[in-house]
Amino acid sequence: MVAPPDNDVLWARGLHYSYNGSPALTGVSVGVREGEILALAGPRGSGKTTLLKCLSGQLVPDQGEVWFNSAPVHTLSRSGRERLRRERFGWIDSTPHLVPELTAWENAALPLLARGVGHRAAKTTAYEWLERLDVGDCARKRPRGLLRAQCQRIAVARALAGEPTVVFADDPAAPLHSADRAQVLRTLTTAARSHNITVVLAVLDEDSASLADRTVGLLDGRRGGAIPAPDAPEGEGRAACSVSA
Ligand SMILES: Nc1ncnc2c1ncn2[C@@H]1O[C@H](COP(=O)(O)OP(=O)(O)OP(=O)(O)O)[C@@H](O)[C@H]1O
Repeated sequence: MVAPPDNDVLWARGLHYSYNGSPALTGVSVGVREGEILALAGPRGSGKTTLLKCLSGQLVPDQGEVWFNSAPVHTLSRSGRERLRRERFGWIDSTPHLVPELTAWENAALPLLARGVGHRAAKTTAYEWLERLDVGDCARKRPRGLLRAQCQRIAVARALAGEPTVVFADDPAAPLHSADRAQVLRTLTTAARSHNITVVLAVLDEDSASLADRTVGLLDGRRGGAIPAPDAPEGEGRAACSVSA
């Protein structure tokens, strides 16, 4: 095994993954620097979700290596990978998947409670994140009484509340109208930047990738070449970061 570059918080080399013999990733390599917002852009079926799952330890690649903070993930036991996901990673899906029986703040507090944070502290933090994401007034409501855009903001709050090192976001704005979509993505990236949280964001189109620092294209399970992100306003974008091809 070759150790990854020191300044990459996540680093993957030569990832291959197949579902029952059908290839989804065929030799993808990528590095993500600390605090970077990296977009993975590609059409449906290009392998974005599979790559996010390999990077976050949900799937173990058939071949290749995944490293987090200079430690291998692909050789960890299932419980080691689950602990890593619980303690260091956040996940946002394209649909919110909130627990219907719980209120918004209870949903947002789940990662903290799962980590053993006390009820009162978890509640305070969950409320703070719901406020930051403009859904503070929903804190005591259950998901069935809320709009989809509100639920997705609560899911974003849940992913960020534990201040993870990396948030993986799988097309988090997909089910929303264009105005809500832009707002949810902007809220996610702004909150992540202000807390130095690294984000790996899967998106279908370049527009949704425009808030990222760098965009990597995927096509048919391979790197489809880097897609330059449009110039971000001052203070929003960051310098381009290293990519291992
Ligand atoms: N659970 C699964 N079982 C079998 N094949 C799968 C499974 N999940 C994904 N695939 C296949 O693997 C390939 C990559 O899928 P993946 O979901 O990673 O792509 P994607 O770019 O995230 O697509 P989308 O934007 O539609 O989510 C596709 O051909 C898909 O049909």
